[in-house]
Amino acid sequence: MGTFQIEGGHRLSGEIQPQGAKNEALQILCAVLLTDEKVTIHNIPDILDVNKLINLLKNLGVKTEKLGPGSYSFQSDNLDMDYLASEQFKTDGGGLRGSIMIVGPLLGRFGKGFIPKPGGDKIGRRRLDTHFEGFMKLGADFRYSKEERFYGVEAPNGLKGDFMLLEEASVTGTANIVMAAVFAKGTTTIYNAACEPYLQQLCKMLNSMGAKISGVGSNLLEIEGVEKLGGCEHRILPDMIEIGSWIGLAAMTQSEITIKNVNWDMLGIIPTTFRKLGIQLEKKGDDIYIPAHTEGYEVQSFIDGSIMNISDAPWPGFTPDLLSIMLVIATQARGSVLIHQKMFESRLFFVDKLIDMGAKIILCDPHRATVIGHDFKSQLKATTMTSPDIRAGISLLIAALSAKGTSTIHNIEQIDRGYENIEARLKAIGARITRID
Ligand SMILES: CC(=O)N[C@H]1[C@@H](OP(=O)(O)OP(=O)(O)OC[C@H]2O[C@@H](n3ccc(=O)[nH]c3=O)[C@H](O)[C@@H]2O)O[C@H](CO)[C@@H](O)[C@@H]1O
Ligand SMILES: C=C(OP(=O)(O)O)C(=O)O
Repeated sequence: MGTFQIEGGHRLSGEIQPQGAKNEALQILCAVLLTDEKVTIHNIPDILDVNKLINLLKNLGVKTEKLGPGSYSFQSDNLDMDYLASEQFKTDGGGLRGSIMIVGPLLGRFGKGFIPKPGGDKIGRRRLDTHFEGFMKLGADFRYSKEERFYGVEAPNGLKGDFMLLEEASVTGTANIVMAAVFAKGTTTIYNAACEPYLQQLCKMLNSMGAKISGVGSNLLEIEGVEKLGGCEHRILPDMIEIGSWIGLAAMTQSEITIKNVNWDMLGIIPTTFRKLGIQLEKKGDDIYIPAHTEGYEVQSFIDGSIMNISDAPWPGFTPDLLSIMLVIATQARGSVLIHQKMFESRLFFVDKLIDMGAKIILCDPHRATVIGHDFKSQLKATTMTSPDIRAGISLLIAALSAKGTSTIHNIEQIDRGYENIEARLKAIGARITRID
């Protein structure tokens, strides 16, 4: 179990370049299974989850070549389907959440797809019903082994397009169904589709390979089936969750930071939501400039004067992956805010650690926490903690960098799942952080 030691309380300054988006990369990497031609992908983040998925693809027989930092080519022209029945696949597939998205492409192209219960954060129930109900709507037979926790779908005679109304706008579920439907006969219509930038990028890539997907960016996707897809070249967007993490870091440490090349137009409601907490951010070209908040930041109130409430919603609502960061920033705001995590039921328990550090937080129930900000009149105090999930991990790291004294964070593999070379990048802007293995 890896550990960070962090000497907090120092201002940071400088520029930070966001990595490629983790959750887009996981979709895009699975899409390389849809063609026997070469697919080249740029801006792939060098993070644990992505490297695990690349390793799984290699074990499945995908020819993989590293072309340079963040750039790879993949060719799925001679897959080893026996690997899907192996013990190794159970370990590889269970190691991350994103592996679930190999099922759609395999089902679409080869008529069968399997996956052990995927890994990912333990942040509450993470059902896969949307994925498999979608595949069944396309004509696939579904089986699930409870003992082995192993999912399988088969459609020996191919898939057939249909209309489906998803029970929930699942991100990975939509990606999976789209990747299966590109080869279904006729037209597939997906209503209540997720429409995150990750999905938009995936559909853009698939269309460049010869797919016929319309409605991209909306919750109504129409996919006209095709016989074959070809190769393509694709560039992954900057990671909007990482960008949000750096905004939070700048605010909490009262530091002047510029986040470079953020692709502002794809950030949706994220900048507006930070502004609700009084965080100033300026668009400078395609960079985000955050001035040092030496006078602190004040939580805005609603028009009727009621207490500010920040909650998550499917895109274009506010992403649940930034709520833990919002919560940490709120601990030093001027004013109070209610953080409401609607999607996941176990993502707020990390507030215990912040309370230990001196934050004023009332955990109302597993989904809601009220935060009463200190307005920098009282600094958080250093402590020893364990990172329970990726976003709680980065939030605790931000808290530690703002706190007085030296903190220790264990289980930093959670952070490494999604943040590339984090200690070097933080050191470059003045952070005092050391990795102890
Ligand atoms: C690898 C990957 O891409 N992971 C992301 C993906 O996970 P993932 O695709 O697994 O998440 P889903 O979109 O399926 O669902 C997330 C949670 O929200 C609930 N839900 C979802 C949609 C909805 O309309 N109503 C609802 O209640 C689900 O029951 C579930 O508990 O999307 C999540 C939601 O943005 C993010 O937190 C994860 O970082
Ligand atoms: C919850 C997340 O990841 P995963 O879905 O991979 O667990 C996340 O990226 O915040």
